[in-house]
Amino acid sequence: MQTTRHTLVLTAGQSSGWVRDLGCQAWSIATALPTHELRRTLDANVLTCVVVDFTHGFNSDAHAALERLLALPNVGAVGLVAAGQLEDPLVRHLAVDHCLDVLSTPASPAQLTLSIAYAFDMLESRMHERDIDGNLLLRAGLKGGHQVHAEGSMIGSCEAMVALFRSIRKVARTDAPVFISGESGTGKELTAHEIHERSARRDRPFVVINCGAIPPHLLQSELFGYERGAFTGANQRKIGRVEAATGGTLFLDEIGDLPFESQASLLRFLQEKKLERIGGNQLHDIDVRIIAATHIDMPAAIESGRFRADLFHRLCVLRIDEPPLRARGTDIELLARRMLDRYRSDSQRTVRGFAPDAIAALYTYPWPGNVRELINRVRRAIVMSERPFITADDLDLGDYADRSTVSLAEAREEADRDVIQMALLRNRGSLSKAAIDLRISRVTLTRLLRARGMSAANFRSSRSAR
Ligand SMILES: Nc1ncnc2c1ncn2[C@@H]1O[C@H](COP(=O)(O)OP(=O)(O)OP(=O)(O)O)[C@@H](O)[C@H]1O
Repeated sequence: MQTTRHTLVLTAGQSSGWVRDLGCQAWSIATALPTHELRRTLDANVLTCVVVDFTHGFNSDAHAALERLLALPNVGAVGLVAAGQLEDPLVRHLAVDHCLDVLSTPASPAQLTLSIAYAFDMLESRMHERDIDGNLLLRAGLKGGHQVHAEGSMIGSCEAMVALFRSIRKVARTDAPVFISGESGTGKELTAHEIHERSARRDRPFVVINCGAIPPHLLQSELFGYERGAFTGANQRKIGRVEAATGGTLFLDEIGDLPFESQASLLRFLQEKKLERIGGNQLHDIDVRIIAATHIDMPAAIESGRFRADLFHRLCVLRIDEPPLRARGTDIELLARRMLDRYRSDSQRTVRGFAPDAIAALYTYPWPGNVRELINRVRRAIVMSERPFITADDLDLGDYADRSTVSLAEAREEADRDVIQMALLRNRGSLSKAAIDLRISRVTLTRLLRARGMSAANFRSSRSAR
């Protein structure tokens, strides 16, 4: 897909001064009327920002054409409205539901430029969204001529997620046990489900058992089932989860919390592929694929004797590590926007996007609850927000929105200070050695230190401390 930044101004009036001003910017500008032919003129492979100038009004044919045009996945729109125009339901619908940003006239060229840049950023972020098969969602939408629904599937475009998708596709082709590790809420269960869906077992059951949520004394019967009369209250035979998964996949969630006494029976089942219901005297052959997951540190659990090493080695033939959300870079924003699209209808009001302070907070917050927490915060914000754009406060992340801006000079100054400090610490305050590391002369280093009010002497104490 090309990434040409093409801007189209749709107006029923004369091309005015601001269009010429925009033409001087980096974008290519064209002016047109939103007629039926227009859709054909928009090359589906070019990301296009459409500036819709509502101020001169459009006839009803043009309104219908506009609606189709603005729904195209490669189009991001900015609306220009005059005072009172949003009271017209048709204009309000097109501007509020279909435009990424709406400006009141007169809008300055600077405001327009910002809005167009925002529309392109949104389009480009959409362009990088991938589903688990590595398909670019927007690209797929363009090719198929329809919007792709990613509901229920995994989203990610960062290097770690692309590697994860590759692993999922590979392990799905085999029948070996898979062990998924990762912090809570990173998508372990979703990953297990995706493996199942891509495996030859996809038409058979995918059965989940949360080993940490079932009381230890019930776990054995939940896993393996029981025969009638096995114990008081066992009025009829019960099939366990392992047997229920026959032919399919058994997902053992929170395997690290499996009570020690149940570990031996699970190990026996994995070795023999046979199970005996409690109170029964018959062994049944069971064909299931095992996927286990945990958020706990398994080597530590084995070291402390809480988990059997032999069971772990049986379960962990193939291993998948789920990256924490904070390590997924721009995927954080991608997921937030996706969840906003998914849950936007929870609110009566129209929520159009995230304010800059919310975006900053998304990147600063460490996300201990990972994707689950992100979904919850976005859903809450959709309901709580009183403005068209969700703020950091709506996400309850006001403390993480650094609203102060940093100039390039300040950022460079800070970076210089950090690098100099590191060099002095490493060389225990020796000016000559630090200067060699920094590949500058001793004289320059002395000058830089003086300019920053720093002293090499402050770093020498670490020499005597050793
Ligand atoms: N990459 C992703 N794309 C879209 N949704 C995701 C992604 N990863 C996780 N989710 C969603 O986040 C939520 C938590 O995911 P999931 O339950 O799979 O996490 P988990 O690691 O198994 O959590 P826990 O450790 O608490 O069991 C689910 O709603 C899931 O659909």
